[in-house]
Amino acid sequence: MQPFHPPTPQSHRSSYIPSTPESPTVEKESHIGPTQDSRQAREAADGVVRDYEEKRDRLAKAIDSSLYLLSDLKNFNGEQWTVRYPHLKPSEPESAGSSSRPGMSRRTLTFADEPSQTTDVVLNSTPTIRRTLKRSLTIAPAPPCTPITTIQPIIDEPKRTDENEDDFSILRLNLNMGAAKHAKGLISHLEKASISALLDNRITASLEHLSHLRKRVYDAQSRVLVTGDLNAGKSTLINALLRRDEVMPTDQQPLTTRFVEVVSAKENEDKEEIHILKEADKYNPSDKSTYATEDVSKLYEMLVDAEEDASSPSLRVFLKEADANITNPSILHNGVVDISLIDAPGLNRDSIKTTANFARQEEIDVVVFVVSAANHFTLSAKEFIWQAGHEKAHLFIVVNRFDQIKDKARCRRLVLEQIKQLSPKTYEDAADLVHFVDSAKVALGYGETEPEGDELDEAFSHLEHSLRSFVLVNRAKSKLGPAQNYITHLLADVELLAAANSLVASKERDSAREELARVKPVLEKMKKGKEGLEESLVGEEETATDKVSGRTKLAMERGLDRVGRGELAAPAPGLALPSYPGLLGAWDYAAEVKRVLLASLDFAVGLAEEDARKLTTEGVDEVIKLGDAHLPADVERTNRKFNSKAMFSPRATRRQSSVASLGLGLAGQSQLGEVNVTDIFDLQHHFQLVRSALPSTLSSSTSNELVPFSTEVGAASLAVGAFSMISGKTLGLRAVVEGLVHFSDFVSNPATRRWIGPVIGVFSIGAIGFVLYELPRSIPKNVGRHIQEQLLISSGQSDESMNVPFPEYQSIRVSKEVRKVMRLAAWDLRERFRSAVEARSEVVKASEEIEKKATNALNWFENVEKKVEVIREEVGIKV
Ligand SMILES: Nc1nc2c(ncn2[C@@H]2O[C@H](COP(=O)(O)OP(=O)(O)OP(=O)(O)O)[C@@H](O)[C@H]2O)c(=O)[nH]1
Repeated sequence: MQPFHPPTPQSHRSSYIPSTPESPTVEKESHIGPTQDSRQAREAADGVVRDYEEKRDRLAKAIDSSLYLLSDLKNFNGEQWTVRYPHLKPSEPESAGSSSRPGMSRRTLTFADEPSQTTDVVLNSTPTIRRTLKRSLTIAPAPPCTPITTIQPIIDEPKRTDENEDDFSILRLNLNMGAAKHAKGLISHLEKASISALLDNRITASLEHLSHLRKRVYDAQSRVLVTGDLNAGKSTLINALLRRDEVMPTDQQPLTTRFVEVVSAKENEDKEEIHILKEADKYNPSDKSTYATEDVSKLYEMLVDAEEDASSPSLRVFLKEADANITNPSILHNGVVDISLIDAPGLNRDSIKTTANFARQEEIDVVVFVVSAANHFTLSAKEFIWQAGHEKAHLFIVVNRFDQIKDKARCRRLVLEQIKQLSPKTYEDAADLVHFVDSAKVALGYGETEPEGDELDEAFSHLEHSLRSFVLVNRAKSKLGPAQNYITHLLADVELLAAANSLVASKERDSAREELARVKPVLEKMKKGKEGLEESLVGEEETATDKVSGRTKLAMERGLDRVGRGELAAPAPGLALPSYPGLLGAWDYAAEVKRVLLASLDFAVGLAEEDARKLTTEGVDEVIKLGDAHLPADVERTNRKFNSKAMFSPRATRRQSSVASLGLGLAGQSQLGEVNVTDIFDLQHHFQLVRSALPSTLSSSTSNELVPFSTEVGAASLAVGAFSMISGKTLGLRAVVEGLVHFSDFVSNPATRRWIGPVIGVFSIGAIGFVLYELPRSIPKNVGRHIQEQLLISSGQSDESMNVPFPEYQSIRVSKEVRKVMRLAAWDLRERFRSAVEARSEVVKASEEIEKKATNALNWFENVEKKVEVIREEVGIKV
């Protein structure tokens, strides 16, 4: 038989075995006496325990810090920030933007809730001097790449070969649809909040796991899972380790169908017994209700009859070991740590996953993989090692039935080559972790006689020492390693989350700031200008209205004056006074004159309206200019097109109150259109004219001293007055009385009586002739004067506004219409201004909130990175 030669240099062996004190080796044992060996072993154990306890306490502290950190993250997520879940995928083509620096590669960053939005980043994966992996995530600008933000999660543990370095491990969310692994396959309709809630659940699970890990690091028990191909000799190996023959049933055909945990009988009051667990999770050795007991001799039947199932040991077998001595201390119980061996069912296609999951449990400190030297690694074996390798970087491999191999060197070489591929870490420490043995002989040998010291016996002895070392001397690694591994992965995940969310936060903060810089000054300006705008709008309205009011009134008064003089109120095209048709047509002439004069007044009103339209248009333009001056450029200007033609339209009129109503034109008003006798012969007017022309003494005196001129005038007055009396059915009583008084005064004078007769006759004929001669000129004046008189006391409307003077009425009506238009224009601008202020206020408020939230998040995530660094220092123990 070939002696065992480690395939790797001695220096590699120190990777998991502490340098001082050195672990016991086969060679040393032959030179060291039992006492010395015992002392050294004890010292070594004490040193390991002290070292372990120190590391355990530091790790527990790191776990506590991680618990706080994760709780903070949980609270922060949702309450203050919806944590986004990033995904990194290789850029296409990956080499396109890659930096020349080694380890840097271009990636596309997406978020699960927004898979279509991508950001180019640079992932820097650089190994550190502590053999850990630094990952840097930076935004990738156009080449050349310039790092902006850096995160450096450090992974102590090797990663699964199928693990993408961009992926999360602990906080990974299962968002994949079907077989799709990348953003394409993400459920695109998942909202930010839903993903954040999923993340929250994941964090909760991780918190629970951390609490569990904390308990675990203080747990004094170590569990060793013995697994391997069907019939590889797992049970035989356990028997050999216990130095018991057939205590664990073995057979040429596959036998073990359930997980059996072998524990030292010392933990069961030195009593050999089987505990049949009712529920593995609730098993408590001190609570008999959680298990049933059975005699150890029944183990064979229990294994044979068992249904293949079990994701955890359903049987706990307490066994005594063969007597241990100083050179071969008990594998199960040696005073430093309690070890249990778990015999697993042989691997096949169905059991691989179960066993791999089992092996991945953090309670499993060591996985011993048993392989048959004749079969090497089967497909099942390879797959298992592949899967279990992520959590347990180092496997303890036992190549059994080595005794049955002829060309041992070739077998060893081939097996080690396979191990090199399957588990490089194990290969590095192959001298201590890969053992070529004959378990059956050892088991049998211990069952019967003392073992003979040939190479295979030595090899088994070396296996025992190595396994003990692997469990005891490197207990920190096997015990604390999973926790450390978990925390380092967790920290890397948290850091990746923080870095990606920092990018989001800084992007959101920057765009919020940009938005604020854009909108806030505009808003401030608008707020400052609000009062000015208000004043200007009121001013414009008042100016336009006052101007129109004044001008309309003036135009109407002038028009009325002209009408009062028998002229057209305003020169209107196609409108002219008719020609006098003669005395017989005087009446119709008066009617036509009246119609034309009224129509000219209507035309003057139209002109005033036109003027108002012009002024209103100017006013509206001013309002538009005010809008341009006060509204931000991006606010839509008024879409109301001011149509001045619509002013004073019947449609608009219908909506107005009756006072402001235009109603019928003056020409259409029947009461104004009627012709009176006075329109033709207004003797009263002439009489009054004459009277007003007479000296007051004559007109009102009772004196008899009359000068000729005065007498003549008085006679004329008398004649006119008499004529008025005769002809005027419309003469007033006062005029009649006055005429009579004057006449009696006059004729009572004896001097007068002499010439009165002829004079009266002459005057009467002259007056009549004059009046008739003057009719073509006097009728328009009479008619106009009557219109003027009437419209100076009435609006010409037959409604409640009838007592308002016409100029006043028109001024009110027209200016009211102008005010209405100006108000509408001002209202439109005010509304636009108000909604623009409101919209900008909302934008400012929202942007300020985003900025605050994002800044807060940015600080928080920066702080997370610092905390992670601190915990990493705590957890970064070299074990
Ligand atoms: N010659 C020789 N035979 C061995 C060795 N190891 C195991 N055997 C034999 O191989 C057979 C199967 O061994 P087991 O220990 O039952 O194998 P196992 O892996 O536990 O089987 P299952 O749990 O049923 O998969 C037994 O008959 C053992 O005696 C060895 O190292 N050398």
